[in-house]
Amino acid sequence: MIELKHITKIFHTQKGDISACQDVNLTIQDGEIFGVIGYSGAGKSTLVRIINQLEKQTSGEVIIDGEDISQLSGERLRKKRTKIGMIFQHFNLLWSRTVQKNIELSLEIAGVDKQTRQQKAKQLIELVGLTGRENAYPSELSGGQKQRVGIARALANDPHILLCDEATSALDPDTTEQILDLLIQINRQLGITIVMITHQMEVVQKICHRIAVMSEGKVVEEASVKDIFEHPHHEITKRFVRDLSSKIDDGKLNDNLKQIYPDGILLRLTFDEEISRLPIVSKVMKEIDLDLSIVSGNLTNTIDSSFGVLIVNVLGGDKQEYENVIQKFKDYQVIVEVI
Ligand SMILES: Nc1ncnc2c1ncn2[C@@H]1O[C@H](COP(=O)(O)OP(=O)(O)OP(=O)(O)O)[C@@H](O)[C@H]1O
Repeated sequence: MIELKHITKIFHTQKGDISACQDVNLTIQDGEIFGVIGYSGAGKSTLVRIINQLEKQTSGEVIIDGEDISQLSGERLRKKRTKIGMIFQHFNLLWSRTVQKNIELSLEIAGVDKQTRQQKAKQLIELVGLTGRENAYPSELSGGQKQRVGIARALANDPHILLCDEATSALDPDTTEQILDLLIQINRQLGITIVMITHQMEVVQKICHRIAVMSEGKVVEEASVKDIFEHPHHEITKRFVRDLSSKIDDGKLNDNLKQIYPDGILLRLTFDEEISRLPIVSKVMKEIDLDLSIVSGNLTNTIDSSFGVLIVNVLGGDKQEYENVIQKFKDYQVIVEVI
């Protein structure tokens, strides 16, 4: 378990003090894939670097498996760090070393003998899907393959925790999907806790169990991915959710929708997986004799659930009838928003 308690980080610069993290409190459970999302400058990278003590916090505690690692130094800190792997946006590979040799590097540093190193590297190459590319140099690999090397290298010392700092930000959407699938496989197969730092909502939606949203050094919201999507509270979180649900939820587009559908009311219905299988729309419309047209809809899959958003235009009623429609949807546990 990773416990961050009252973490504050102040950078003292010539232009003044920068508060990169302000009283951050987070608990990340073993085996969890935990996302930290925020826009540029929110303090995500600083926070993740504090977890493995690449960066020292100004105050607060970093407790990993019950031990305050900010109190450790020298050999004890180095040993603890070997159990925390890290991957980076730009891979940080050694260009003069082959795939195999890049993966073996941390084992070499740890003084592991040649045969064990080669055996371990072989297993990891297989795990990340690079069999056959052992002797290639980083310059001969695609971005996705480079990140696979980065992942294999990060796993060489059998870490309990894998920190991913914008690990897919330099990759195209298809490659991002493949790397995220690999991280899910690693989490399930090896039981490794994964902390994902990202500014991409599609990343946390696909892979994370829970997320924290950061803004200006603070955690402004923390919840399961499903809750974040269904009930975003903070304005920043709403922006992230809107960005992903993209066009149909965009404020301007909502205004456009009202122009396109000037009559009746426009409703945004959010429903979870179970409800999506029930014929709720037809039931509600049978109970109330009004017309309904579907404007748009989508279903979003998270790692452990799904939820849907449907925008409908209800027509031909008066104020009271529209209120009845809204109430009936709510009675079926649908979240209703009038656009
Ligand atoms: N070594 C440093 N010295 C001075 N200021 C720093 C340093 N590292 C980060 N900062 C500042 O701390 C704040 C948080 O930066 P951080 O890199 O943690 O944010 P981020 O959310 O990861 O953003 P990005 O994705 O752009 O890196 C920013 O204002 C940044 O300029």
